[in-house]
Amino acid sequence: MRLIKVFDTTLRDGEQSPGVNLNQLEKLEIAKQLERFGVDIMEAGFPASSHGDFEGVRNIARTIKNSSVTGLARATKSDIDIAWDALKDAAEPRLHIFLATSPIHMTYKLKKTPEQVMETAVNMVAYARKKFPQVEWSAEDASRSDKDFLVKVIEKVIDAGATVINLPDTVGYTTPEEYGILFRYIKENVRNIDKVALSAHCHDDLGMAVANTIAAIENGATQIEGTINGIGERAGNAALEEIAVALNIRNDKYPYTTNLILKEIKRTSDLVSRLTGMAVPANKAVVGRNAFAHESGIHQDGVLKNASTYEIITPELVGIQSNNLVLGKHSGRHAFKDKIEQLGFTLSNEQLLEAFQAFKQLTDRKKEVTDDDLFTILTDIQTDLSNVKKYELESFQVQYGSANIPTATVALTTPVGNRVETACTGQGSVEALYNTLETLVEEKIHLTDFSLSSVGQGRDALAEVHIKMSVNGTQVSGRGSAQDVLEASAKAFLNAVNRFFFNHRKVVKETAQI
Ligand SMILES: CC(=O)SCCNC(=O)CCNC(=O)[C@H](O)C(C)(C)COP(=O)(O)OP(=O)(O)OC[C@H]1O[C@@H](n2cnc3c(N)ncnc32)[C@H](O)[C@@H]1OP(=O)(O)O
Ligand SMILES: CC(C)C(=O)C(=O)O
Repeated sequence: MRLIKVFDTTLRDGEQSPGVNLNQLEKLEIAKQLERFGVDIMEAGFPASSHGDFEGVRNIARTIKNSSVTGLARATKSDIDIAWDALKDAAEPRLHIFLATSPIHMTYKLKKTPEQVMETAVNMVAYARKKFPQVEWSAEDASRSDKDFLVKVIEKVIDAGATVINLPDTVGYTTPEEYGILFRYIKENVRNIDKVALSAHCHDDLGMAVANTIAAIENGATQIEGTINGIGERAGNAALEEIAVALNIRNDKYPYTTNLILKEIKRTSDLVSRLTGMAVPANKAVVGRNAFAHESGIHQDGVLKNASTYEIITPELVGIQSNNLVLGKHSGRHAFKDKIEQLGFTLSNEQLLEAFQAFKQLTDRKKEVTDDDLFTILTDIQTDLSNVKKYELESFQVQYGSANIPTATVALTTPVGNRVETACTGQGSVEALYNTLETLVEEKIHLTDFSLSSVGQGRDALAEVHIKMSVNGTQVSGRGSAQDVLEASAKAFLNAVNRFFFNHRKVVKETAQI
């Protein structure tokens, strides 16, 4: 079995998904889970792109010990210097520099000749190697680049000190056959290519990202790049969980292995979906809600007789517990603590108390508290901006009748501790609530997306609301959960407003670790 290294870019390319905007606490939670999942390398962000990304990368570099942490940089000295400041405390500082090599990108975007691109790539890799022990160089848009030009640049970049060469299919244009040929060509023609790692990075514009990545492995790639749930720019990146499971299930055909711990897949997928607000489609391979469900009679009959008739992956392989019903009204603190550890959470004593109280409140309203319910409560607590002064919902009331004008009355505590209260109307209950909240927070807010889903099944399921909105022209997302749809909606609104303050104004920041 050949070991393939896994480079996760959920926190960089994944965060480039339109509308996704993670704060530092959320990024750190995902980074810790990626470490548990066993990724070899995680790309924590693009430090030169914003102050928030710089801080996020630095925070992760200082915390994560069992995966190598990297950050992206353009081929410029200033991007490299900023990345060094963010990454220098990592266990093994690693940089990822990219520069496009395709005629389209060089001519129209970079406005550079191939010779200038070659010179810049070499100079910047050499510059980066003076600081970083590991430097990956990506030939952006490699799949649309001239192969002989690629051979020349890659040889020179390796001579300049690159330790990893990446051949991205930046626009998701290639096919498995073509991408395989590209890898074989580079393997056979580049001097010293065996001295460096060779990486594949695929996008899913034509729905071939996973197949293309596997074709690259079969033709010499020693590292693969992708994201959890396949999130990323445009149609997204190759989904790492799909590649890992494909290699495992079809090991008769693919003699390759990774360091990934497959039973962490479900938790990783749930966490990324919840914190990014990118719902996983029910029919998505490996992690979709229907991936292990059998609906039709003939299939159910087959599965009852022998699961292997219609099930090629067991739910347990990817960490889906068959016994999903857990704690109830009469459960105590010990069982609760044990359960949250099983679910992979490490909480402070304060957070534990808060979680236990939230759990007990839920058991008063809901007979069965499932793992999904607990996961929702616990991620909220773990990523709560707890030491930050923020808007908090004190109480609300909404009056709705088919013949009346919907009216909401809301009371809030403001970041400086004042209690404010008002009432407004709207065309519907949620609009009335949001008009009232907007009046109270005194910011210019425009709602761009609202989605409601249930956590688990049944009439008493928790409601989860994800929203996107602009606050004074800045895009921000928010989420909230509660048993009542309107309460979840109000919480999502305030979560977005508080995230806006935390991310962009910093006036309410008091957290010591961040
Ligand atoms: C394939 C990928 O996914 S690459 C990663 C893409 N990710 C992102 O772009 C997210 C983060 N980006 C940002 O925050 C901003 O684009 C910034 C801060 C990096 C740059 O912002 P700005 O300075 O306003 O530049 P802007 O984004 O408009 O244009 C990019 C500039 O970088 C240049 N550039 C693009 N790629 C590279 C590169 N690899 N090396 C050097 N320069 C590059 C472009 O040619 C352009 O230069 P120009 O201004 O001389 O025409
Ligand atoms: C920066 C590079 C690797 C990239 O994201 C791409 O080409 O898609």
